[in-house]
Amino acid sequence: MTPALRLHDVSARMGGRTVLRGVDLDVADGSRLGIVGVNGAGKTTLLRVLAGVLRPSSGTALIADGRGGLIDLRRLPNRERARQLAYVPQEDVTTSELRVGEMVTLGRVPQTRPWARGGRAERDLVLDALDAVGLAGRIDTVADQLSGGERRRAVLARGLAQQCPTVLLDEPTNHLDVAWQLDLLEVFATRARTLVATVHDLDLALRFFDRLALVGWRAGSDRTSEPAGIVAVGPPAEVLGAHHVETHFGVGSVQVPHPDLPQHHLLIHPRKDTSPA
Ligand SMILES: Nc1ncnc2c1ncn2[C@@H]1O[C@H](COP(=O)(O)OP(=O)(O)OP(=O)(O)O)[C@@H](O)[C@H]1O
Repeated sequence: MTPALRLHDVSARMGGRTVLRGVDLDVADGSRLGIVGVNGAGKTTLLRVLAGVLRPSSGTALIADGRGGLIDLRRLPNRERARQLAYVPQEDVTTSELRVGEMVTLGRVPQTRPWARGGRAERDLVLDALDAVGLAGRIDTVADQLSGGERRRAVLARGLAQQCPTVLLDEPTNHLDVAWQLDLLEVFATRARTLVATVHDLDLALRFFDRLALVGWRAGSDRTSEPAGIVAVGPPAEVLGAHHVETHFGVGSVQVPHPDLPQHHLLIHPRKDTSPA
């Protein structure tokens, strides 16, 4: 089956430095892919390449063309790309003076003809997206007056309003309380066909995604040397096996079954060699 997104031998540079090197990745159509790794490993860079926001310095980023083939993301005009995939970055500083409703309406721009906006249907869609993130009552609030978590939810609502089959979220759970962390990921998983998100919460990553891509450094190299890009990709329970977690996150871990629910949780603890005697 044609993947929703594919990276072929992709390298990417940030600030004059190669951050990703030789990355191959298929994001299966209809799947939930989580991207994990320590600070600075290259998760955001990987997501931006997948979203077509950052051009690879070499290699190709491809997206399904809807006819069983793949097309180079660089060949898609921006508006068409924004109809296919929604990308919600980690921080959004551009919309703070807009009202929440106006900010979410920006998500509709790629989906509507020029000068054909502002109708009843559009308002209903915006309200629906705000309702999904618990902010329907704040449609007229200036975005600046929202709390950090509310603002994050409003930015995510803009991504929902874009109504794209593929959604890429950079640390969507940042600033959110525990209930919203779970709820919002479920909202996106229900509404989007294919979901890719970076997350720091490894327990959430273990439970929520179909597959994980672990971004890190090659075994034996230090963090100032060659980047590795994706060092493991597969089922969450494998990618977050104790050996990988210790090697790439520097902590001990164990996966334990929930006493009542059919799911496993990841418990994190200091590495054995650093535990108090
Ligand atoms: N605008 C920039 N200019 C220069 N270097 C950058 C820039 N953005 C990121 N980098 C560097 O690229 C590398 C990868 O950054 P990236 O943001 O992809 O990491 P990350 O895994 O998402 O980190 P975090 O978990 O802290 O968000 C880091 O070493 C970072 O310092």
